[in-house]
Amino acid sequence: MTARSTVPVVAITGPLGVGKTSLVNALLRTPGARIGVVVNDFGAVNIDAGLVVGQIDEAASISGGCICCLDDTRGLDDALERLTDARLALDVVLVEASGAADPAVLSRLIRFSSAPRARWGGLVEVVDAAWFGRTTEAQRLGDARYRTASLVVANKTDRTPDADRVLRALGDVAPRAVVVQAVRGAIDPTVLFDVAERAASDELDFSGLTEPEHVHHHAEAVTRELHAPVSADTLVDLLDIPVPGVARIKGIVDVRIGNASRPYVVHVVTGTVHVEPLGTGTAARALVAIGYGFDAEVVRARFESVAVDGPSSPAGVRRLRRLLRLSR
Ligand SMILES: Nc1nc2c(ncn2[C@@H]2O[C@H](COP(=O)(O)OP(=O)(O)OP(=O)(O)O)[C@@H](O)[C@H]2O)c(=O)[nH]1
Repeated sequence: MTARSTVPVVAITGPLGVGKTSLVNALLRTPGARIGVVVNDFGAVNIDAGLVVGQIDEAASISGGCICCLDDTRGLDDALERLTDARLALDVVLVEASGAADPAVLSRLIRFSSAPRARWGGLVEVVDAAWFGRTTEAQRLGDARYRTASLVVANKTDRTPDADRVLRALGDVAPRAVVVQAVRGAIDPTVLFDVAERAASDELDFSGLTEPEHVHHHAEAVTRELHAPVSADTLVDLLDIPVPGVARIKGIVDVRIGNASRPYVVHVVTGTVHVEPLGTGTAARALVAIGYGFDAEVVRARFESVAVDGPSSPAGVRRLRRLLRLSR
């Protein structure tokens, strides 16, 4: 089988909330490109799949756990087999991992996938440039995840005064990778397509696949499906008051405002709250919390307090509008 009769499959990894979905959405807006996406989210409801919008040609969703921890890899194999079918004529398939995924395990799953037309297209590691700028050199150099990357996207450069220094430091820890900067995942798509082409012709480098020190920390998730609009008051309380150990909250919620309700996307990433109106689509309404070693009962109780169809007070609506303003 020649390279032309295969489709590159690119893994998109990075810690919780760094901007992987934003990158996928930015790439999906590339005019003329036919892109398939496999979205793996950690919660029982795949929030990210609901947020992947734009000119999506083909999508598959794997939820219920981190892709690299699932006992059965058939979900990924089946998705890749379907998306690499010649009739779809896709240029590339992106696999957006959950923030808890181990890049080494994910790249192994793709490289050794049973899908006959799937070929390895490289690993894109997304980094929060503001966070990276604050880490020590020892921490950065000790992080094996950069070593296997073909492309490193230093995202959120709007949140650091010194993007150039971050790019240089990333070049040191990811010597094999192309390093680019981005805001909201907006990169030059040709960089991604070049990387995907080159990965196919590269000699396989297994160094990052067998890292002895590569310990996978298992994240936990609590999901609460929402079947009715919620009050702005309890929603903003949830977003504003942190729960120890919860690194990430994301959700798609309808908020009751007067007699109507409006849909919003909410994010909390290490204390930063982001709220925006939901675009088009019929994404499932749910809240998901992800983290390490948190008290699941506390999170469930917090989610239950939100999942009540109650009115929003004028103060609650004002607090929600303030978050919307700050998120612009
Ligand atoms: N300021 C700023 N915020 C960003 C940028 N990119 C993404 N965000 C915000 O960061 C939050 C997380 O973005 P996502 O794209 O969902 O991140 P993710 O890596 O897919 O998240 P997980 O799948 O949960 O790991 C959202 O609130 C985004 O609006 C950026 O370049 N600058």
